[in-house]
Amino acid sequence: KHFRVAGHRRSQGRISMQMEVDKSSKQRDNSKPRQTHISPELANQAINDAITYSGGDVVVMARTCASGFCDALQQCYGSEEISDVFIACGSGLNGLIGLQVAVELQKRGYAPAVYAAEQSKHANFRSVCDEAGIDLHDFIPSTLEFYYDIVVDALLGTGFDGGDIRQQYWTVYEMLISTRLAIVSLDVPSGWDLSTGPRKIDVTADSFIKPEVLVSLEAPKLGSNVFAGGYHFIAGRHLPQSYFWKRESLFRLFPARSQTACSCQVTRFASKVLMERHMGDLDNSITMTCGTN
Ligand SMILES: NC(=O)C1=CN([C@@H]2O[C@H](COP(=O)(O)OP(=O)(O)OC[C@H]3O[C@@H](n4cnc5c(N)ncnc54)[C@H](OP(=O)(O)O)[C@@H]3O)[C@@H](O)[C@H]2O)[C@H](O)CC1
Repeated sequence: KHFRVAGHRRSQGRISMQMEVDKSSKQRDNSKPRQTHISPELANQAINDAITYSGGDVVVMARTCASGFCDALQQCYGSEEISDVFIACGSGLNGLIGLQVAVELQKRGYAPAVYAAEQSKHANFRSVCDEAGIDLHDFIPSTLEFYYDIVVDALLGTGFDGGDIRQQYWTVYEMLISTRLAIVSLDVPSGWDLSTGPRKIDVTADSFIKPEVLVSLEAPKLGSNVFAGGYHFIAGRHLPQSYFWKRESLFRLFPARSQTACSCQVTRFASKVLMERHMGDLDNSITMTCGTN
């Protein structure tokens, strides 16, 4: 089964983004080059600041990120269209957010299942899954494509060291590369370099994760510049636009009226081929806002 992103008919109204001037854009220095993606250094700083913003509680932070992630996922794959979601989680914060995504999806009427590649540094996956009534796997089911509708990639995010994938992740990583199911990646597609995207050696071997949907947290990372899937969202927005603008001249990506933790969609990075596949005759210049704020 390979599910296409839903809702393209609704999108044909060509909703244009309202580019209102807000305070942060008035303060900006127009002599600086405009960037749309943040550096690895700022990404790491943003993690700490997002945690501080959440009262130092990583679980609180993870829940906000998970909620925005689920808003984005739901925009693409409604619970009336798909049901079973396989969530591949790593041991770091990316995996913790994946676990919270499972809890949130369960509440929203989906049937999530969690795969933990190794023991989490942040949570007891067994007790969280048991309490929420979510299946927890320590193996990849051979029938994955039969039983599941989409896969969430919450394996490796900004903490990926850029080297070869370690052995305990091989099975799940191989699945993420080869599955015919659509993948929704959290923050950074696993194995992608934070600055450059998929490594050259992996591109040459056509051996890298190609998500259909990417949900960046806080702001897009430099490496996601080469994302060529259908939809790119920003979620987990603890930090205001001005935070990024002051530090790296980040060009506004958030609509002025969208200053909350819910997700907003930026389709500007979508490749024309995929856009045509999903959205018929639409051109790829459309930016559509969504979410509940
Ligand atoms: N960007 C933001 O603004 C925010 C992002 N958030 C989320 O936090 C993650 C980053 O979390 P972190 O725990 O630092 O890192 P990861 O979850 O990506 O992964 C760390 C684990 O990965 C292991 N690792 C590293 N390299 C490899 C490798 N080559 N092969 C296998 N495993 C690898 C690493 O192992 P160590 O033994 O080296 O420690 C870790 O176990 C970010 O992506 C977002 O999801 C914030 O939550 C909010 C703000």
